[in-house]
Amino acid sequence: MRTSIATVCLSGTLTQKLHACAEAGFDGVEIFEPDLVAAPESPEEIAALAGRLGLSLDLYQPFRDAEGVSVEAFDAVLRRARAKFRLMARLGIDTMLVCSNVATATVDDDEHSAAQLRRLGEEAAPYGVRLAFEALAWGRYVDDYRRAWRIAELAGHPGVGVCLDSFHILSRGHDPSAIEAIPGEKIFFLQLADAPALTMDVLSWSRHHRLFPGEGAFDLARFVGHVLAAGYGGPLSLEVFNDTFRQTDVLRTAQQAKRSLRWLEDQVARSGGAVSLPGGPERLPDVDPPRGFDFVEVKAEDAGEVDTLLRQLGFTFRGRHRSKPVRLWAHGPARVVCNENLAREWPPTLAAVGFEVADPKAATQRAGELKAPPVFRRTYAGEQPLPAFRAPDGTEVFLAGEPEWVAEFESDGAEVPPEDPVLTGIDHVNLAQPWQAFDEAVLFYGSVLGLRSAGSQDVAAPTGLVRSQVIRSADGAVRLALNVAPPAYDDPRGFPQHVAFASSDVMLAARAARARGLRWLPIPGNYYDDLAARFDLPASLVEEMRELGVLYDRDENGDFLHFYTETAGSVFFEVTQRRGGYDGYGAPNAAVRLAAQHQRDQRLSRR
Ligand SMILES: O=C(O)c1ccc(O)c(O)c1
Ligand SMILES: [Mg+2]
Repeated sequence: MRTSIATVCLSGTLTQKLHACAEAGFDGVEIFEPDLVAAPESPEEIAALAGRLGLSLDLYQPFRDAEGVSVEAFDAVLRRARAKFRLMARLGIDTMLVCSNVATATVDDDEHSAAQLRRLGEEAAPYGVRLAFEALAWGRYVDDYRRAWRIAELAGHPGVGVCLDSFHILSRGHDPSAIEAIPGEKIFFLQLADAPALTMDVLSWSRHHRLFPGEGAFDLARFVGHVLAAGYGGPLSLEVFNDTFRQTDVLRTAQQAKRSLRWLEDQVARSGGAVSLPGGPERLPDVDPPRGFDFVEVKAEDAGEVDTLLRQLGFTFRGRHRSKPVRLWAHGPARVVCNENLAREWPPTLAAVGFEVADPKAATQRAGELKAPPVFRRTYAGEQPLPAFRAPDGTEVFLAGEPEWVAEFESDGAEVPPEDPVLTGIDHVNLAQPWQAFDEAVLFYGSVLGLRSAGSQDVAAPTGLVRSQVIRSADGAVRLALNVAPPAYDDPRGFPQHVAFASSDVMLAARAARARGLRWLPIPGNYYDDLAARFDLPASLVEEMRELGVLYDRDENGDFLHFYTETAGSVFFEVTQRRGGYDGYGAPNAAVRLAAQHQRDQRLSRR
């Protein structure tokens, strides 16, 4: 479908925004008035640049406080409007967004507002301009799209219709199904924004926290389905006011925005019936979410400390790669690769995650259509080519079918894996997110891998609050925890990241690791006193957990035991055991873990 984006979504000057929108592949833009007013270029120069870039100028916005005003005040509205119609003619824009009155309305009457919109429509017609009336969620009298449509209909002018903005409708909890009662040709424009579920003043929510589709909590596929069912044939346009996106790299944000619309189009195509129209929404290649983790890769100039931790956890050394300084460790189906290739001055860092997918070709094609940036890795004859993409947080994401690549690792004295491995796989991977990449990462992992957001939590760390968002497959085979590093970490990749292994018996795993000399993360005694108070656990079990540094949590379904290793570089490991359908991640323990890691960092820096 045709795509458009409001210039207010992006950082930079108006010309920088236009270049970025064109490069990201948008068909058009909405010109946000303050961007034009502040631009040194004339309207003709802006129109010419857009033309050269192949961008259409789809909307001029916003025209404020136009209706519901007193008869005396309306003269000034008309004067202001004529000036803008002349400007729009110079820009070559034929649709103006008129938002419902916030500041100057004194007459709460549909007929009165309709008459003023009709008059504006008559004034606009000679300029070839039509008016799209939008109900702002905080409009003085008009704050509901159904009322905005009633007024536009009463205006009875061919140049007066409505603009539907998903934020204003869904933030207020208004039922979007009545959109289907509006004739499609009277929906002059469609603006899309997602948003996180927040309980706050709706104006602040709108001006600071909107998100691109797929990054928040709104059901936009259903929303767009209603708009298409009404017969709307215009572009899908993004209007996202967001404090982060206004300061991040303009091209990268535009590309993220375009990905969000491609994902949404696919969601609409999958959920809608009445949308098999030519030029209607198109599906992405079908892929199931990954069926599990293939491997996790730690990159380091010297991964020796990681080798030691893995051996102490019971991993078996499976060999060196034929052509690269890369080592493979395995325990049951859990595989960790230590990569010292091209890793000069890298402290141990979680650099890549491999996912096992049923159809690597389709998954790769889907990632390509979502414009996931490919990562180049040289493969030699006889090696399994593994397609990879770079996630917004820098992590390399590999998509593979059967792990044939394991055969590329060779070992002379083959180590024998344990008969009855105590680790049963990778439970989850925790990836640190730079604050400005977080929303983009939710969209990336969600759209490229087909994962869904689950609970989000704020965890208190000594260095700041850590926002933690889980994104996972429905069956739980793949779980990623995205943690936003506090700003104190200049290099967010230095914020601890970890791989959590699943175990059939954490106590056994802890005792065995301890016997092999594992340095585990010490947990304070206060934690165990609190645990004994909160849960009715046998005293002997609490004592054993205290001795082994094992933590505990419980939900409606079951309980959870886990422990952490010391950190090497920015990487540490966790061993977890879910019992009886426990579905969380030990969130109440995360603050204790972060404080313990901080204590350790301080001890190290004092040495
Ligand atoms: O926040 C605002 O004022 C504003 C302006 C124009 C819009 O289209 C909108 O949805 C909000
Ligand atoms: Mg809007």
